[in-house]
This record gives sequence, C-alpha cells and structure tokens, in this order.
Amino acid sequence: MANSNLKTLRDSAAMRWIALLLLALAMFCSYIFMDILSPIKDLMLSQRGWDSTAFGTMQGAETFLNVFVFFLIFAGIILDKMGVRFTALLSGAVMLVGALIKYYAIADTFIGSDIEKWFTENLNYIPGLDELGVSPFYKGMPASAKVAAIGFMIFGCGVEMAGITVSRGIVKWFKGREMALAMGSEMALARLGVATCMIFSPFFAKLGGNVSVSRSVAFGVVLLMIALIMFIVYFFMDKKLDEQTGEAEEKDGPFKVSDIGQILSSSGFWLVALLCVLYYSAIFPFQKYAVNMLQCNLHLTTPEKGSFWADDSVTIVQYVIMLIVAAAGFASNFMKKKDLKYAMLVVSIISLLVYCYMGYMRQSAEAIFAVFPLLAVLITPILGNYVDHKGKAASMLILGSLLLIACHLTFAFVLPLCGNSPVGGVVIAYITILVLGASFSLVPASLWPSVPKLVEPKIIGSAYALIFWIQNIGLWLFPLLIGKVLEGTNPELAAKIKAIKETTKHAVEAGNMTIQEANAQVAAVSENVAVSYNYTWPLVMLAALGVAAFFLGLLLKAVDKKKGIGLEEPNIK
Ligand SMILES: NCCCC[C@H](NC(=O)[C@@H](N)CCCCN)C(=O)O
Repeated sequence: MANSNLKTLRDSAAMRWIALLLLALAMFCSYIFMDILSPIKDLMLSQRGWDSTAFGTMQGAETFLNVFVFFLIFAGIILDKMGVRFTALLSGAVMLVGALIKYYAIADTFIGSDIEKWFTENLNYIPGLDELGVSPFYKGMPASAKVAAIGFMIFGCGVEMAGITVSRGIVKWFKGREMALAMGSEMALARLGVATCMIFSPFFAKLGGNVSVSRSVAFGVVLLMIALIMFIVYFFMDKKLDEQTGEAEEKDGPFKVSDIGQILSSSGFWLVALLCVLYYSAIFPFQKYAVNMLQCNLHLTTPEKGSFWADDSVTIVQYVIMLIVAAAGFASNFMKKKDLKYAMLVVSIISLLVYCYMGYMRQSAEAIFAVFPLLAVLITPILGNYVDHKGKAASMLILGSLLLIACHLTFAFVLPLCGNSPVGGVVIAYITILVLGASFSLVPASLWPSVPKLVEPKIIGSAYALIFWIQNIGLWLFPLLIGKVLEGTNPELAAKIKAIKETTKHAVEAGNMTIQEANAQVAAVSENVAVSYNYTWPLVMLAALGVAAFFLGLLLKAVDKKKGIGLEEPNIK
C-alpha cells in the first residue's frame, strides 16, 4: 500500500474499488448469461423447434430450485456459515456447471444424440409437482428445452447465491463508507451486462451470415469462466483483508431459524418483499420477451445484406457508443466540479441519442431494447446518491410503479397501432423503453437500500435472502404465464405450425418431399409465426402487477409514516 497510515486493504479507496470491480464484473458476466436466449427467442423457435410455452418454461426454470427446493434459503445459510469468499467461489462454479449443461442442450451435437432421444421420451413431468402445476417439464416439451431447463436451474442457484454474496461482500468492504454508491454502481454494471447481452447474443448467433444459436450460449459460457476468475482473485483479496483485520470471516450475523420469525413479523418487511416480487415480476420476465414483442409490433425491416447498416462492424460501433453513454454517465457521479459533472452528463445523453438513431437505422429490435438497461446504468447511481442524501425512497417506489403501468399499457395498446408507421413506432418504442428504464432505476435504487431500515443489522443477510426467495417465486411464475397467455391468446399461430408440421409429415411419408425440404418449410412458417404474436394480454397482465405494486407503495408510505421507519429520510444525515 502506498500510504503507510492505511491499516487494511479496505482502508485504501483504490483497493476497495478494485474489490468492488471484481465482484461487479462477475455479476456483469452473470447477467449476460441470464438473458442470453432472450433476444434470440425467434431463432430458438425457428432453429430448435421450440414454441412460446417451451421457451417460457425453460426461462422459468432458472428460479425453480431456488423457489421449490428452497435453495436460496440454503444459500443464505452457506453464506453466513462459510463466509463471502468461499460462497463467491461456490456460486461461480455452480453458475459455470449450469451454463455448460445449457450449452450442450443448444449445441448442434445434441441434435440426434441418444441423450436427445432419451429426453424426448422421458422426463415429461416430476411426480408430485405436475399435480401442483409447478413441474418445469411437460409432455411434448422439446428435449433440448428440457436439458436447457436443467442447466438453467443449476445456473439460477449459482446466480442468486452470487447476488446475495456480492451484496454482503459490498457491506464487508464498504460499511461506513460509500456503500450506497457502491451498490448502485454494482447494479449499474449488471444493467450494462443486460444491454451487452441484447446486442451481442444476436450478433454472435448471426455472425458471418450463418445462424448458430449455440454460438451465443458459448459466448455466455466464456464470460462465466471470466466471472469465476474474478471470484478467485477476489478470494485472495478477501483472505488478505481477514488476515489484516484478524477476523476469521464475517460472523456478525449467522443465520438462525429464529431470525426468520423476527423478519417475518415485520409488516414493513412484508410490504417491501411483496412490492419487490410484484415489480420485478413485471420487469425481468418481460425482459425475456421484450425483443420478440418489439419484432411483433414494429414490423421492422432488416436492412439489405451488404448495406452499411447491416454490417457487423456497425454493431461494434454501437456498442462502443453504449459504453460511452455508461462511462460518461457513471463518471458524472464522481465529479466534484459541477461544470464537469454536467459536461459528462451531456456527453452521455448525446451519445444515447446517437445510439437510438443507430438502432432505428439498423431496424434492430435487440438494439432498440438495449436502451432499457442503458438508461438504468446512467441513472441508478445518481438516484442512489439522491436516496443517500435526500431520502424519499417510498415516494420513489410509488413513482416507479406508476411509470411501469404507463409503459406496459403503452406497449399493449399504443405500439400495435404504430406498426405501419416505421418512424412513429420506433420513436414511441424508444420513449416508452426509456421511461421504463427510469422506472427500473427508481425502484431498485430505493428498494434495496431500504431493507436495512426494516430489520436489525444482525439479520440483514437473512432478510435479503428471504426477499430474493419471495421475488424468485414471481420470477419463476411469470415467464411461464407470459408464454401460456401468449399461446392462449394467439391460438391461430399454434394451429398454423401444427398444420404445416402435419402437411409436411404426410408429404414426406408419401415420398413427395425430402426431410430437408419439409424441415425448411416448417422453419419458414415458424420464422413467420415467431414475429406475428399479439402481446396485448401478457402486457395487460404485467400492467396489473404494476397497479398492485402501486397500492402496496401507498400502503408502505402510510406504514412508514405511522411507525416512523424512516423510509423517506435520507440515509446520510
Ligand atoms: N445489491 C442489490 C442486489 C439486488 C439487485 C437486483 N437483483 C435481484 O433482485 C436478483 N434476485 C434478480 C435475479 C434476476 C433473475 N433473472 C437487481 O435489481 O438486479
């Protein structure tokens, strides 16, 4: 250490922020993998023969073990018993194992393998769970979707465990210092991960003109290897810190069953946990379908191959502009001089507008939707700072819910009217997505820092684990429900696929068509069906979640006033 007065690693600002960078980069990579298939739902339908229900079931599997096998609760116990660095390594390894299984399911080698055959015939339900309607598999689910679901379940355990571990790690390194800014920065980088995924997943899938969905998943797997390396480096920093402080590990809040009772008896905790599950259920599951929703509503016309806007290098330029938006916006938080702060913000906003223009010119739903997490990258730390100094967390939760309702209703009822007006449609889509991005900054920036005001410091880790668990119930259920509502409200599309499958099957049996020709016809119809869904009802369902979150927000504000919880008070007095 440069300064001999510094006693431990965490006393050095540089070391503290390096520790945060390692944890946040690991989360950045995990958030990329989390949504790796979301922007290529249309390709999964056309290349792997999935339908919306298979896609929704597979996506929902991510939270299955956390919710029904209570893995998140165990993760909390492991974290409190074994400490941050061990749990970080464990979560990194679990994420990687799950990702490798998912990669195998999507890989070309899986097609026609014995494993595919076995999974086609077996694992049609889990005894007991099927009766309850919570089985992550069903009869007729494509084998690749079943195996991908198994991989995604394991990944889901790792990523949620990592989420709790990183939060606790930040508390360990930043307690009494710039903790809210550190948490906001970590979330901002995670959002950048989602934006990166929206651009690079389709980019890799379509690289060089030939479509390969497994290439996107391979990209995610490589990133998870990097995440594991980040956790390994963090392991040594954390160990060094403990050697310096003389602490064996964080033992200040061990998980005890009696603590759960204490947490569950707090009305404020319940209101925040319910608001969290309602709000996040209308965001994360939506994110998995948003690109397809835009494709279905905007009738985008991909630029001709060989034209300037269709070139792969434009994607890279657009990503660099995205990094400028994020870096300038993020840096503005640290500028002491007001002029410099505003200059950074102006650079960030101008870059954002350039980014939006490029997204329009490329007619790319993925690039258009990528501004959603991008705005959150820009303003989550700013709002976190606001909560730290000015408070108003409960009001921000209410405002965030109102914006959520307005956005989902606009997607449901206004966007479909703009399909024939290419510029109008894209402009409305951009504005709505940006407003949704603002909502997605308001709620997380105020919700997560409010939890320490609701429970004793000793049980904060357990409280986060419980909120994550309750939230995961919604994150499991809603992708599934969106898929089902989508299929249910678009019966003619499912019938179209069934009809072409039957017609081509008969033609092949009669010797009038080769299997290749039949597959090509099915793929062509599937491709057309994939961009023809009417998303009105799934979106109305998500808006209804926003309405419930809004009323809970009002109730929380009233309870806060009555009980003096201090949610409207600044964190730093
Ligand atoms: N330091 C704040 C941690 C919470 C961030 C929050 N993430 C979650 O709530 C995860 N449980 C979500 C996992 C998503 C699963 N698809 C966030 O706002 O990202």
